[in-house]
Amino acid sequence: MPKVLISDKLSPAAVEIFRSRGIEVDIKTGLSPADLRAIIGEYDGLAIRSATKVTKELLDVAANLKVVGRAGIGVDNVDVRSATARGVVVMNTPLGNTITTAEHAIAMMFALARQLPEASASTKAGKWEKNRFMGVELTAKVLGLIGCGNIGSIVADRAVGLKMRVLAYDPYLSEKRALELGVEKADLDAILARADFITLHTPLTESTRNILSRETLSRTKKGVRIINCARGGLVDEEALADLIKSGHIAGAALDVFEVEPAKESPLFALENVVCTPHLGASTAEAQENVALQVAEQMSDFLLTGAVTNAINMASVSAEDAPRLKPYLDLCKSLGAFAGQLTQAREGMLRKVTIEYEGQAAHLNTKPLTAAMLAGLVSPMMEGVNMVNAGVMAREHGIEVAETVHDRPTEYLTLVRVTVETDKMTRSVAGTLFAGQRPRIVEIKGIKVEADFARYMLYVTNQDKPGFIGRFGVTLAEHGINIATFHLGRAAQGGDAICLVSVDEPVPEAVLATVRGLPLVVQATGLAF
Ligand SMILES: NC(=O)C1=CN([C@@H]2O[C@H](COP(=O)(O)OP(=O)(O)OC[C@H]3O[C@@H](n4cnc5c(N)ncnc54)[C@H](O)[C@@H]3O)[C@@H](O)[C@H]2O)C=CC1
Ligand SMILES: O=C(O)CCC(=O)C(=O)O
Repeated sequence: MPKVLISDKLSPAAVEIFRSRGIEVDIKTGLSPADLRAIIGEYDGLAIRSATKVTKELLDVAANLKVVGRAGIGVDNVDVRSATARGVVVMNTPLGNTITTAEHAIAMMFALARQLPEASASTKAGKWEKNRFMGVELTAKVLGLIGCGNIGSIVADRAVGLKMRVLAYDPYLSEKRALELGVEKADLDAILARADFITLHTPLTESTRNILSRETLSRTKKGVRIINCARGGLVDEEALADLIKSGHIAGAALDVFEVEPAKESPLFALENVVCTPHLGASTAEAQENVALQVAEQMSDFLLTGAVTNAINMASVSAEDAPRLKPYLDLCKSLGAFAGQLTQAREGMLRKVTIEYEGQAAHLNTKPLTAAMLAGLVSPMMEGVNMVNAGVMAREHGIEVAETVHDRPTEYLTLVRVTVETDKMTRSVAGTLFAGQRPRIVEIKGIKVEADFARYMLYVTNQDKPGFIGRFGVTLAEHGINIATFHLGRAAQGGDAICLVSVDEPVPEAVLATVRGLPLVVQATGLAF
């Protein structure tokens, strides 16, 4: 039974889902990094929000970890690169808290426009300072959106409802989508020059860090108000404070900070600044949504292999997972076959071409290719699985090509892998017998039919009388029992192949003897 640790405060809905799916779950929040490292080895899954830091050091000791599920959007607290390198899937819940976060941005805009926190504090203090708090209307004001993805577009929709004019800066926003949203597509300069309010809704990346820097902030329209409910680090907080003090910027509302928890900031002392402690996603509805979603996604993955909303792996729908399962086995085995041959003698791997024919051509081939690569490179690299195989192949300069053939084939379904090394090109193809059982049907273009077995011996020889007898006797003399025996040849008297399954690994010394037999070209021991 898979075991999951919930290490941040998640709605109890998540626990119920895990347990109802038969997954053992522990809840241990507020652990120190050292305490988390001490126990993480027990778990197959880790469910988090933003407090737990999933670092390389944690992943290094997470021997059984298969999936990290972020109940929320941003995965800045997860070292995704290290997770990928260790073959751990990282998934988030991209839609569960978007409405709530967009509403928080709108609430912050209102709070800022009408100085609600200060007015509330003053009224509660019995001051009744009616003349002190003069606000601004939102109607007809220009709202500049930086980032118009899931949250930005909800903010845009609400702002249009408030009769604001919305400019959106987002390199990936199409004219068509802008039109649908009722926003004007703009560049950053236009937003800086024209917006009365600027709200940020991008992730923190190298291209967005400090997007509102001292320089860009100083080019904003005088009296602008800034809202950040996305990520700390998008705005230069010190420059923001200086420009508010100078009167160029009228105010700011921040839910997120460069350093969190934010215990001190030059902004805290300023009147026209509204701050909340990263509350964007904190509503009962959003927390229930993300908790349910992350628990469902992690359970699906751990129990069926379905992959939803993964940051570092191709998706496999719950519907596809059972259909893909035998193909994943086939691809992994074909890859392992080709990989072992390559490792044994065929030089540096340069290119891998994977062809899908018949029924296989109509499947979601991305995970199949990932499984093929995992099988292929695992004899050469440690710790490879479907999550990291593509990255590892790329890092080792291996070109990967995928071809889907829409042509009649002899088999209902066929997958072929061709590997090119600096010395030669080799291919191996397989099908599913009865739709379930992986079966080799072709090696180097030569037809041969064999099931994969735990241990196999692959021999190429010249198709002349005498080979089979001597080969059988050699194995028998070394006490190696042949379970199945399959032969194929290109043409009478030409290149031939022999694929046998044996009950135990064939020792290197026996392989050397087989290689020394007359008519034998090469012999390789395989394990699956
Ligand atoms: N305060 C909170 O509690 C919460 C904060 N967030 C944060 O809100 C942010 C936005 O989330 P979503 O809308 O769901 O993400 P999203 O991925 O749907 O949208 C982000 C948008 O930013 C755009 N973008 C990327 N680089 C850009 C650049 N250099 N300039 C302009 N636009 C750029 C992208 O094209 C994309 O459309 C994320 O950082 C997320 O972590 C999300 C949920 C809660
Ligand atoms: O889990 C939270 O409270 C933070 C939400 C957030 O920032 C996100 O989903 O990106």
